[in-house]
Amino acid sequence: MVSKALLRLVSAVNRRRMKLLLGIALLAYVASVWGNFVNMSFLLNRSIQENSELKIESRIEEIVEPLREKIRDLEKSFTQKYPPVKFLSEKDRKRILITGGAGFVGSHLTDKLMMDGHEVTVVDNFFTGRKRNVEHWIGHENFELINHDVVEPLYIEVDQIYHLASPASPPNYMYNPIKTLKTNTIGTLNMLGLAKRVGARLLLASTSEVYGDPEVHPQSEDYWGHVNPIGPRACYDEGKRVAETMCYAYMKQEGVEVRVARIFNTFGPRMHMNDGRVVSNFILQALQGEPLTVYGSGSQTRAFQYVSDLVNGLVALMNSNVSSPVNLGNPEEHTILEFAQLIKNLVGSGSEIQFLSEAQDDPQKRKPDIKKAKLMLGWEPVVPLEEGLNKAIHYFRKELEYQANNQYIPKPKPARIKKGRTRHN
Ligand SMILES: O=c1ccn([C@@H]2O[C@H](COP(=O)(O)OP(=O)(O)O[C@H]3OC[C@@H](O)[C@H](O)[C@H]3O)[C@@H](O)[C@H]2O)c(=O)[nH]1
Repeated sequence: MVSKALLRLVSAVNRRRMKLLLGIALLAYVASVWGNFVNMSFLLNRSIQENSELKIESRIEEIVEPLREKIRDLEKSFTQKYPPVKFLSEKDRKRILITGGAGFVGSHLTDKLMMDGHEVTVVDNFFTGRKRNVEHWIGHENFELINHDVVEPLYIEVDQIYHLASPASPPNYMYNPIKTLKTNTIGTLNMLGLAKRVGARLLLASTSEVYGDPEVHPQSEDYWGHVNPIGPRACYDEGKRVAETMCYAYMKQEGVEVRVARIFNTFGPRMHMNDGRVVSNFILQALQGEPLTVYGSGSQTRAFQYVSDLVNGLVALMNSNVSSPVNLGNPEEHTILEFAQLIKNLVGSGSEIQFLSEAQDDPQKRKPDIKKAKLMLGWEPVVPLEEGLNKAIHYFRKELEYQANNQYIPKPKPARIKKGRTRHN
């Protein structure tokens, strides 16, 4: 009996203990499940957060990358790579003014003098010159660009002046003959005044047009010319003739050092699309499949030099001791019709050749005698005609593409003055 009661008591105690133990186990289980749940939701939250952070980061990256690229481009343009420039000592470095320095010839001369290590100031009124021609120098410490018309006086300190400012193509200089006259007379007077004041040497860009429609062939520097003083070309021809007269008056009376280059027909890259001279007209016409416009019979002759030859001649003349006029040109002479055929072939164009009426007072023959330049400057042209023409064709092809992208294609300007027709501006 006693033992039964004892057993009952023990099992009752065990049952309670068991219940207690079960209760504790249940609590522990619930706690662990809860813990896991909290842990999991923490991890889940974290991964959601990380995921959305990643998405935001990649979105930001997408927006920022093009901006970074733009900044890199801007940095590149600030630390612009200029064409290589020689170092010149203070003694050898000259302060050089180029009037008309943003024009066709002027901009090539700018390139040469900059690369030689000089300080170059370009003055241009942008009538026929363009900023694009010299934009690769803008910001360079040796370079300065001034928008100025030489008809107004200019006060700067320089050692040499290359006076090129003047429209040079017949349609351009005939466009406003009075302005052409003022540029070549008052403009030259102003530049000679500046040369006198600062003791600079001045080189005048004169022209083969001072020989007019020549009766002597080829033309040497001692030929006085055959110019119609009241014809449509007179504003340029006579303007340059009086500019030469002014140079020698300043030399004799005031002791100004002058150099006079008589420049014959020149061509090359950076001629304006609207220039109107024969080489640019023919190339543009051939490239666009339009008729090549020959004025008159095409039997009139010209001799064309490539622009780099001219630039070398100008620099050689400036730094020589030759103060009398010097012809700079390439003596290889062709008829205009031959030029038309040559350009057509080089372009590979199927354009027709169209004969139009003859231009008034058009010189019938022109070819430089360059014995003087050879002897006194050791200069002669070295670029063969076809090589130069191919470079010019390449340039105009690119220009046409550039214009097409900008949706504007100017047509070559008609460069003719009909015989006997007066022109009003
Ligand atoms: O489309 C054209 C343009 C011109 N021509 C002819 O080609 C010849 C050359 O004419 P350009 O207009 O190129 O040049 P020009 O020789 O008349 O004048 C030039 O002379 C020397 C420089 O000083 C000047 O750059 C410029 O005045 C001329 O006989 C002209 O009538 C054409 O047959 N077709």
